[in-house]
Amino acid sequence: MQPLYTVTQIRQIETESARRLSEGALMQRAGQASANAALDLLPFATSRASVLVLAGPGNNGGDALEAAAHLAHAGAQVAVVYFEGGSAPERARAVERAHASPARFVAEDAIAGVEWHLVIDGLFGIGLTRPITGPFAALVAALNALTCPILALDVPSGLDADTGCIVGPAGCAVRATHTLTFIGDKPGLHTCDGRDHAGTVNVAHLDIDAAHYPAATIHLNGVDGFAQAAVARPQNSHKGSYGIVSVLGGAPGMTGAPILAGRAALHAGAGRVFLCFAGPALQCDPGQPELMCRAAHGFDFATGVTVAGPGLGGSDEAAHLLEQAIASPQPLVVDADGLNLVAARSGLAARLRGRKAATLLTPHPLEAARLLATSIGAIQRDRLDSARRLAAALHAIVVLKGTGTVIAAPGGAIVINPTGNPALATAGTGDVLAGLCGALLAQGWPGWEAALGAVWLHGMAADVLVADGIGPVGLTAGELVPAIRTALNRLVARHGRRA
Ligand SMILES: NC(=O)C1=CN([C@@H]2O[C@H](COP(=O)(O)OP(=O)(O)OC[C@H]3O[C@@H](n4cnc5c(N)ncnc54)[C@H](O)[C@@H]3O)[C@@H](O)[C@H]2O)[C@@H](O)CC1
Ligand SMILES: Nc1ncnc2c1ncn2[C@@H]1O[C@H](COP(=O)(O)OP(=O)(O)O)[C@@H](O)[C@H]1O
Ligand SMILES: [K+]
Repeated sequence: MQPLYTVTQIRQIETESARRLSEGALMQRAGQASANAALDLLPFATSRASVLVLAGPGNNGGDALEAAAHLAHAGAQVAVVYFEGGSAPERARAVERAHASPARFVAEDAIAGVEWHLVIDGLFGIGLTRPITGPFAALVAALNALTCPILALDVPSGLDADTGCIVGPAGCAVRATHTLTFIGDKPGLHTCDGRDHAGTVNVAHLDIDAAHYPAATIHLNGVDGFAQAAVARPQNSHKGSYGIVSVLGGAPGMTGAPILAGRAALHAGAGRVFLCFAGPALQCDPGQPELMCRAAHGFDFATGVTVAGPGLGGSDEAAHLLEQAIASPQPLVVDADGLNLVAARSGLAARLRGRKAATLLTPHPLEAARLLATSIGAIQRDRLDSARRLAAALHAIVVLKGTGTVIAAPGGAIVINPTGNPALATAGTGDVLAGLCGALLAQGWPGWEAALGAVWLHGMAADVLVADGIGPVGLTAGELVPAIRTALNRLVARHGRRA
């Protein structure tokens, strides 16, 4: 999995490696890499391309000036909007090089009325310390109104590279189509506002020796993080080989949620799936008669994996049933109303913390806010920290949903998921995810791999459907289910080890 580094870590890597390099080497490498990335984005002969370069007051501006000089020497029509600022010697040399090149230095008002083929955003990088306001904000608004590609250097200006939030209050950020990020990839490019502002992310390592990189605790989710848990099915196997998933939910009037979770569990390979209704039990699901419908009252949750919460409601009876599911020595997924019950009743949280088997919690930001007794805004201001705190507090693997889903382990490991898209912003997709988690656990996947695999497959299924025109508008949660089955079968065919 691709490592992600915090700003503090990047600064340390930069300091350590710079000690062993000639002064300014990193900025020159960053500038060269930026110019190469820019050339790749130009639509036709370099000499006919109009490139606008914004060079801010810090070293991010230095990178942009280096790039401007390279592009101008390569023959592009380069205009630089330049801001006086920092006195770093390498930046001063970048200013000289840009002045000595054919690039033109222009005033901000020269941006209007030109058909730019590419904009390079070197206004601010990881040194942004306060919200972008005033004339800089007007400039960001002007850039965001352009239709040409925008290449952000290191970080889209205005975005917090650690959290993925626009630095606020009342700040703004460049909406880039591409980001070339330096030294290492950064979490904020992949979650919260990050995906909308960074566009396609590439990393320029600037030839820094691997020895200068610390062990990463944050990664981008990828197949290598969980594929080792996939097992090819032996011929000599039967339904008992693939586990049981019991979905606990379905308070009166809320039968759809457990049905979606159960159908997902079935299509993701669970050997047997029970729907356990807290309210009046359905006789069967006529659309999916393979699901076995039971009353939750009196059901033995110790026989398999439980997915507790879809449409469970908040009654005392629901809490009692959840307590029984938590007491099971088998793996457990808690979602939706299950999480709301844990937030509302401290006794349930204490029991959850005491569990020995794998426990996965799948909150969306509001459910996470309830669990941490805070607001959605506070959760979203630092999604990584919120997920990490929840995992530590409840001794469970936490899947904090939403764009750039954050998966956190109680030990502190964090993974951000890159698959998925806004087609998933529709009712019931969370129930499908919970069922998928349950199915992987029932087939013997360890908790951490099950969480990573489920979130990745769920997002990938949505990405494939959107590529086929089924979404982003109007995808239904039920349509995800067969697409997840296909994605999982491809994964098993490619990576499944022999049992
Ligand atoms: N120092 C080095 O050797 C290297 C630096 N690199 C580049 O340097 C960047 C970091 O450089 P800096 O630390 O100089 O920081 P930045 O260039 O990101 O920005 C800092 C400057 O912006 C000003 N500033 C911050 N917030 C502002 C706001 N809201 N409104 C107006 N001004 C504001 C600060 O006073 C300072 O002058 C990285 O993102 C990367 O692009 C890379 O080239 C790698 C090598
Ligand atoms: N804009 C988005 N981009 C990517 N994934 C999204 C987006 N919106 C929602 N999702 C995903 O869709 C699912 C929604 O889950 P949830 O909010 O619990 O829905 P429900 O309760 O209706 O089932 C989560 O997996 C979430 O990460
Ligand atoms: K930038």
